[in-house]
Amino acid sequence: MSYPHAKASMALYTLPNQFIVEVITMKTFAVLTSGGDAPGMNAAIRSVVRTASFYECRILGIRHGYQGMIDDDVLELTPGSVGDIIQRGGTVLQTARCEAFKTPVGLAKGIATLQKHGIEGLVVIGGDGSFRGAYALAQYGIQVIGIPGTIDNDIPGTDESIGFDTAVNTAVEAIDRIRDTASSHDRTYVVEVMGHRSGAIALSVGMAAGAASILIPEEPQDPDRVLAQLNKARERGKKHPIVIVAEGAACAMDVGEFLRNHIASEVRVTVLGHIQRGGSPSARDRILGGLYGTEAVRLLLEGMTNHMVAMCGARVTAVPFTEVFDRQHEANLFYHRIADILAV
Ligand SMILES: Nc1ncnc2c1ncn2[C@@H]1O[C@H](COP(=O)(O)OP(=O)(O)OP(=O)(O)O)[C@@H](O)[C@H]1O
Ligand SMILES: O=P(O)(O)OC[C@H]1O[C@](O)(CO)[C@@H](O)[C@@H]1O
Ligand SMILES: [Mg+2]
Repeated sequence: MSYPHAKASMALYTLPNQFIVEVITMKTFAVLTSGGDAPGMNAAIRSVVRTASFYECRILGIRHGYQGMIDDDVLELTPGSVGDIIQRGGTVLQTARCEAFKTPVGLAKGIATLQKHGIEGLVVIGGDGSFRGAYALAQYGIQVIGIPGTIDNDIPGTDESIGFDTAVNTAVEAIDRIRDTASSHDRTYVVEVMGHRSGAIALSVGMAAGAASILIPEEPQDPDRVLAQLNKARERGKKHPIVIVAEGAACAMDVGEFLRNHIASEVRVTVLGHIQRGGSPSARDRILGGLYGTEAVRLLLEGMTNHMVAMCGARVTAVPFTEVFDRQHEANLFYHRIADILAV
């Protein structure tokens, strides 16, 4: 495959002394991470930088997401500068939630920074919110490609986002520990997991941790259903059931209080919180970072804009931002049914 834009413009200049000089203008791209950090973002940064470098493009990093774009917090990245980061959690470029970027003034400042550095194409690693920022930039002629990077796995159009697999594994490991103390005391545990308005983490964690009941925001909250599931589990001898609550579905403390008033066993509540966002990325998230980063640069070189790279089945593909924004995230309700069957 050829990349016509890799060496963007090649001009022949005739100097006064009649020497012919070849002037090569490299494409300049930039990469940033935005929204909540997610394990595997560093693998994606590494992939973007090394792929851009492979195609002889200049690549800059913007620190602190859109805040750094407003503040002109930009640095040059090289293949060597992204060494030894593939295994690290968080994001070496750091990230931010930047309200100012949603305003015309903030956006104008961001565009001025891109123009100042001659940035023609931008890779945004983040969630659907971050892609809205990228879309706003594209309206002003900046070429933008998004890489799904959020533990929530709530972006319509892609099966997987970077960070989800690690977050699920982290939560399952924590719940395995909770299970030890739960079984020692014959206690019921309510565990709250992250996910913003999505039940994706809760469903995968619930399946993998053998939860007795799972509450997700995509389905109506039915306390009687939870009670019935716990009673059924107890009838067949289960003395330490675990209830998984997605943060978008209910407050785990409230669920715990409700259960205390309705079941005989002692109830404890654990909110796993931000430990789900940290830690070394799983092999899957590193691989996703590698695949997505390479594809994002390839799309920029082909002149594509306003698209998110995505995993569809086992294939890396590209989805227009408009499709991402128009569609609703759908929970994998099949997981829920299976988890319910396996709980009793
Ligand atoms: N409509 C918008 N216009 C411009 N920028 C936006 C818009 N929506 C979001 N952004 C920018 O993207 C940032 C990140 O968005 P958001 O907080 O929704 O996180 P996200 O990318 O969805 O990731 P996560 O959900 O994993 O935290 C916002 O703080 C803001 O800077
Ligand atoms: O880091 P913050 O701003 O507390 O945001 C927490 C939110 O971010 C996420 O962790 C996603 O990045 C959500 O699951 C959660 O609702
Ligand atoms: Mg989001």
